[in-house]
Formats: sequence, structure tokens, C-alpha cells
Amino acid sequence: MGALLEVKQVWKEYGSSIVLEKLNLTVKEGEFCTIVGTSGCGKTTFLRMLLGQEGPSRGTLLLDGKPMPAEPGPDRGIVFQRYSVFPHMSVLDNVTFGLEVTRSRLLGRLFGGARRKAREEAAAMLAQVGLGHALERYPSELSGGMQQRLAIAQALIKKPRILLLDEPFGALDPGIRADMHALVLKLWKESGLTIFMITHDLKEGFKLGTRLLVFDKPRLDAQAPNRYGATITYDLAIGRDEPALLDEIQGAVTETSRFIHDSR
Ligand SMILES: Nc1ncnc2c1ncn2[C@@H]1O[C@H](COP(=O)(O)OP(=O)(O)OP(=O)(O)O)[C@@H](O)[C@H]1O
Repeated sequence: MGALLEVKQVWKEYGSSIVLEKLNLTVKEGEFCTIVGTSGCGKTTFLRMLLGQEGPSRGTLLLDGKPMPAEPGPDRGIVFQRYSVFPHMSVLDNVTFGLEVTRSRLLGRLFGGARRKAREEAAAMLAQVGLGHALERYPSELSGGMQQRLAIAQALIKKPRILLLDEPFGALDPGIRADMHALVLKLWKESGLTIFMITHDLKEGFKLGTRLLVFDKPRLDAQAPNRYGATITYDLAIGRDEPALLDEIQGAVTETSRFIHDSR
């Protein structure tokens, strides 16, 4: 099977500030890549490049061997830490809307049988994420965990091949997080999706991923912190030597974090 995604010598710079440098990565369909790294080292920027919201400053991003489209498409869905749902729409409308804008690009609305079908599909998706009982509620009436379930349903309704998760459970209590882990693993196994998920919790990264990517700055300049960017310093197939690696990575990431903090 060929690669789904290829990242070749990718750099990302904003003005004179280098955020990411020399990224190289090949990902096959169905992998679950978890991403960890210090705050501000460019993890979200990397996801935004995969989404098509940002282009690389240098280098190449290939999807199915072809240049990554320069804008977000239905093949890539994203869930952020919070606030990614529409507050003025019911749960069902939030998810139906995703289908309406995909299927009726001009009006952004469906009518008659097409609308009924879209609502049925949305309701089935919501049942899959455990919100079948809350279709008519509004986001403000949902708990944090339920809002993230809604955001996931919203991303999955367009049947993306790649799901991008930017710290989706960072704001949730530990018990709710465990439920969300089970949900994401279930959806991933059932759908064959390829997932990239940023987390600040290394244990979560090991628990969920098939592969752990650590973003870090291999070169540091105390006088000019933005002179060098972060890159992928560890790319680990998960399933071996985890306790030892966990300590090692934690140590490396904490060290860089201290450096970045001190040089600010
Ligand atoms: N549009 C932009 N213009 C200029 N600088 C930007 C832009 N987007 C991001 N940056 C900078 O790029 C760097 C990386 O940001 P990014 O959000 O990707 O980091 P992160 O690793 O996801 O951080 P966190 O873990 O805190 O969310 C930061 O220094 C940020 O200020």
C-alpha cells in the first residue's frame, strides 16, 4: 500500500521566525499518530498545514502522491480543544449543516427529501458518538464532553479520510477523558480513518496512538530563540519499551520547555 501522506523537507517560517524545519514523515492509511511537544513549538501549525489552512514555506506535502490541496477539503476534518460548534444551532442542526454545505455548495441548504436524508444521516452519526438522546439540545446545554462528542460528529459526518485532533480532550475531567478515549478508539477502528492528534499528555499519546511523534527543537540559540525551528525528534512505533521511553521523552521535552521559558 502506498503512503497516504508524505512530508518532505518541510519548513514553516513566519517572517524571520522559523517555526518548523526539515520535517520528514511518511504516513500510511489507518495510522493513529499522536503528537507531543512543548507549547509553541509548532504542533498546531503542522496540523493546519495538513488541513490545508497553511502552506509550507519550503518543501512538499503530498496526499496520495499528489500535492496537498491549498485549501481545506471534505477529506480532512478537524476538532479543536473547544468552541468549534455553532452555539445558535441545535445538536442535530450542527451536524446536518456540515452535510448541507458539502452537498449544496451554492445555497448551503437542502430541501425536501434531501434534507430529510441529511438529518437521518446526522442523527445516525450522533447516535454513534453517544448523543442520540440530545438531538434537540443546544451546545450551551451540553457538558464539555458532550460538546466534544458533537465536534467529533461534526468532523466525521463529511466522511473524512484524515481526522485532525488538536488537544480535543485537554479541557475535560479525567473520567470524561477516559470515555472520550474509548469513543475515539472505537470510531478509528470502525472507520479505518487516519488520525493525527496533538496532546499535552504523553500517557494519552502512548495509550491512543500507533505512532508517537515528538516535536522539539534540536538546536537552540539563547540569543535568538526563533532562529531555529522544531522538527520531529522522535518517531516511535508504539508497543515497545514504553515506560523507559516515557521518562526519556518527558525529560527532553521539559528541558526544551525550560529553555524556551527562560529565553522569553
Ligand atoms: N499566523 C501566524 N503568524 C505568525 N506567527 C504564528 C502564526 N501562527 C503561529 N505562529 C507562531 O508559531 C509558533 C508555533 O505556534 P503553534 O500554535 O503551532 O504551537 P503549538 O506547538 O501548537 O503550541 P501549543 O501547544 O501552545 O498549542 C508560535 O510561536 C506562534 O506564535
